[in-house]
Amino acid sequence: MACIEIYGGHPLDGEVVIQGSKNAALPILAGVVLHRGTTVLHNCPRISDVMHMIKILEEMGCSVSQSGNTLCIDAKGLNKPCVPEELGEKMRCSVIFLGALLGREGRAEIPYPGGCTIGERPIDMHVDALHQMRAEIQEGCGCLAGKSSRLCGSRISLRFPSVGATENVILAAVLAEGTTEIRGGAREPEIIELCRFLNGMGAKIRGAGTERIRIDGVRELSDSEFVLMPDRIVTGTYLMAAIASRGRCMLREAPQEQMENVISAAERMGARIERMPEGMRVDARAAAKALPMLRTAPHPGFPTDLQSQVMAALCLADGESRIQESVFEARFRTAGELAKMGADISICGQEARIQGTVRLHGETVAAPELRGGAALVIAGAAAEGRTRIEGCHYIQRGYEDICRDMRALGADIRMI
Ligand SMILES: CC(=O)N[C@H]1[C@@H](OP(=O)(O)OP(=O)(O)OC[C@H]2O[C@@H](n3ccc(=O)[nH]c3=O)[C@H](O)[C@@H]2O)O[C@H](CO)[C@@H](O)[C@@H]1O
Ligand SMILES: C=C(OP(=O)(O)O)C(=O)O
Repeated sequence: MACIEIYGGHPLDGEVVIQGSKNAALPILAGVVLHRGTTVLHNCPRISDVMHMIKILEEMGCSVSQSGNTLCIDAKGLNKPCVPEELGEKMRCSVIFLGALLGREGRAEIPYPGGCTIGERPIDMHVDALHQMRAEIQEGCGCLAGKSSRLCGSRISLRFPSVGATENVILAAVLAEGTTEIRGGAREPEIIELCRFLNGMGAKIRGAGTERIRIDGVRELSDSEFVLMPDRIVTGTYLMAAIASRGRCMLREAPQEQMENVISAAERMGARIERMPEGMRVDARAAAKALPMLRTAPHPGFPTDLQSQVMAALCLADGESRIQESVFEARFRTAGELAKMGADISICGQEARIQGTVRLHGETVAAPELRGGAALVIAGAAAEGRTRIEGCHYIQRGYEDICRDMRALGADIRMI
């Protein structure tokens, strides 16, 4: 089994170009099936979740060619609207095929989605919303089977701004009869990106980025070409790595305008951030301040996908910090691994208390999930001595090559 080895304890100093966004790429890859023709996607990250989406598309009858970070997908030949169990179970985003396949074929079969264990992650809002659009969905034997003679637009109120449920409804609504209005929808930048992509193919979607999204159904879409946005969570990960190691870095192509809450937290931790047209320059040489309270929340709140990484950086801050996790109920699993490296963290329900220490020490630890793994890389780069991180396959779900990027930032790190 591959593992990551880091010799840490010195400040990072370097620059990196930020990869394309995982959480934008995945729903867009489900969205391509809505068009019986060709879609070209540029800046698509070469991560294992994207590779699994490609395999699912191929299993369904699409043809996919890849050249570097560009994908060309021809969905004309799709003839099997089913997500194979062994692929669907590997990732969360496989559930987004439900709305897209119902929209195109009027039928879909998908397994319950897998992905990282960070909470219960039910899909009741997805299913309820698609029911309201006149889909029949049967659940049982670990899978969902949906059918609909033609989906109908509807007014759908979500009790929580679920990213996935919002995406599923949008994808189902693009080719549906009439107008769909989502109230209480997610406002994440990746939702805006999905809608920009779909509108570029001929969809009629307004209001993306607000809690009220309106989709007027259209009869068909057209060929398109799209450049995916850079990943704000990967950017935030390297920002926290600079802070933990008290280093400096240039994060080229960082999507700064989508990161207000993250930049503000980094500044409160003592980092100096210069926003430039080509990216974000970070000087964290003096960064050592604790955060009295940081609460995760749906966008524009602080992203839950950066909670573990900020926790790793706060382990080395002056004083006590608190983090409240409000989105997923089981997202503090990395704390135990950080403790093996000398961190002082106590968990009480949805709140973590982190007592900053002067140093962490290298240790053999295991990534409990994707972002927890990234947090251990941050801790390893800041800790004295050698850290070995097992469970790298989790990290590869979302980071193209975290060792390559961290080396570019000045870390002594490799995959062994
Ligand atoms: C591929 C992708 O884009 N994944 C992101 C997406 O996940 P995902 O779309 O799964 O996250 P959601 O926004 O749906 O989940 C938020 C909360 O709502 C709950 N919930 C969700 C759906 C539902 O039907 N019922 C229900 O109770 C979940 O258990 C969770 O507590 O948004 C999360 C929240 O920003 C991010 O952490 C993930 O990185
Ligand atoms: C939780 C995440 O992803 P997913 O929803 O794909 O499991 C994440 O990207 O941090």
